[in-house]
Amino acid sequence: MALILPNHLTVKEGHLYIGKHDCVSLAEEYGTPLYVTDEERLRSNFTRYDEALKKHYPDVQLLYAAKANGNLTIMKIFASLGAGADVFSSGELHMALLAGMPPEKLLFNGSSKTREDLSLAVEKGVKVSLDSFDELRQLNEIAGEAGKIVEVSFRINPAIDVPTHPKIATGLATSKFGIKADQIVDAYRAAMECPNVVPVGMHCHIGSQILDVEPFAKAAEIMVRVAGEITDLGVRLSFIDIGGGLGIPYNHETEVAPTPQEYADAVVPVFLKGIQKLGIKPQLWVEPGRNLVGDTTVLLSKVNSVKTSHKKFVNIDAGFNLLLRPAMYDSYHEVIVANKADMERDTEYTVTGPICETGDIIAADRKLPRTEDGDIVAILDTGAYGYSMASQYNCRPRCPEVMVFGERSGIMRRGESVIDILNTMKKLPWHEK
Ligand SMILES: Cc1ncc(COP(=O)(O)O)c(C=O)c1O
Ligand SMILES: N[C@@H](CCCC[NH3+])C(=O)O
Repeated sequence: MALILPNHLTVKEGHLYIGKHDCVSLAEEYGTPLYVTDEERLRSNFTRYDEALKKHYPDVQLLYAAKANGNLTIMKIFASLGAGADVFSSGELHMALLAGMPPEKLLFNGSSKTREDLSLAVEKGVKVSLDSFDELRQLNEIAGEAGKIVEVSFRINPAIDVPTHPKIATGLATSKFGIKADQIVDAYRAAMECPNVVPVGMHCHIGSQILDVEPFAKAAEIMVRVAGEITDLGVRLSFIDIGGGLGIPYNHETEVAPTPQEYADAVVPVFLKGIQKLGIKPQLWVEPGRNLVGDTTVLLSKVNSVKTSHKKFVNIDAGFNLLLRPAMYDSYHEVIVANKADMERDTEYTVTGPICETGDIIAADRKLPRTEDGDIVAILDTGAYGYSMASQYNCRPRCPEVMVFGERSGIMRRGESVIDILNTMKKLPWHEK
């Protein structure tokens, strides 16, 4: 079967192109390993998602899940298109503000926030999604000390099983996230009794890389049902946040993902029916990450060597230090030999990285064209949870990130050097001569 490529990826004269750029030339110009993102694709992904939801309900706010790809340039592009953000740390909050996202479009999420995180949210006037009664008490104290009132939601655990990798299902009854069903009303009641906190929203997120719209519709139904219970308490809901999680096709031969329109068609009517019944008009907040950025990016890597032992290995210069997903979740990413993109894929290889771990496998048992050292491989769909989960394992500096836009290309994050890594290390006073 042939690979079906998204339309920003094409093959011309045997080479893989991203937008108007030959991946092989980009690898030569900027070196490898290299993340390359297509700005036009970022923009069109955002618009497609936003429009799909707004077709049903104009009062929708997209909160980009910054954890998917926290590059400031990308955050700025989304900010310019009207996005807010789901931020999960003080660092992501700083990034979102720096990108120009207004505080009222940000939600500080997390199941284990520090007092410093909560203080920053209070200082910046950002809404907080609370994940425990302890956090409610702490936030109320911190806001009181600052003489401020903070708007909050609770993260609701809808206890929904979702068809995805167990490590990224977040709304199971057993997950660490959220408040369980029989404690939700108590949580809102407790919040209403806190003088420095005002509950104005509800939040949930059922998981990531979900390729079926049904669980989202089910979650929306639970959310509006709970909305009824807490409206009865006297809470005036200004937003209901149904999280992110819509997946993308990673296997371009076999996987099909619902489009954002199919997602919106399944989910928003459930939400609308619920709020109409309650006679309320909260904003609908949605927190996509992967769907906006996942397919925008390729990771380019050079083949260092090819070896035949019990199978054929292609050893490349990017490993799980730069793309953790295959090692962590057994995730599938398409691999294309960028300088042999039109050649027949007739040889089976396992593509491995340079990390000193047996599990450093980017792609196992894949058919590729006959491959040799010096070839450039493109690992597709690496825009979400790629760079953002990268590490410096084996003292390997993280690689640069390049953006392409029309004829132009430029570095949006420089590569690190070994000196950068060394510069964070200090000599202990008792080791000084
Ligand atoms: C709270 C929250 N919102 C949004 C997202 C974004 O998920 P996705 O990238 O699957 O859309 C995540 C990640 O799973 C998350 O934890
Ligand atoms: N990091 C995961 C997604 C989890 C998102 C955060 N809750 C992945 O690469 O698929």
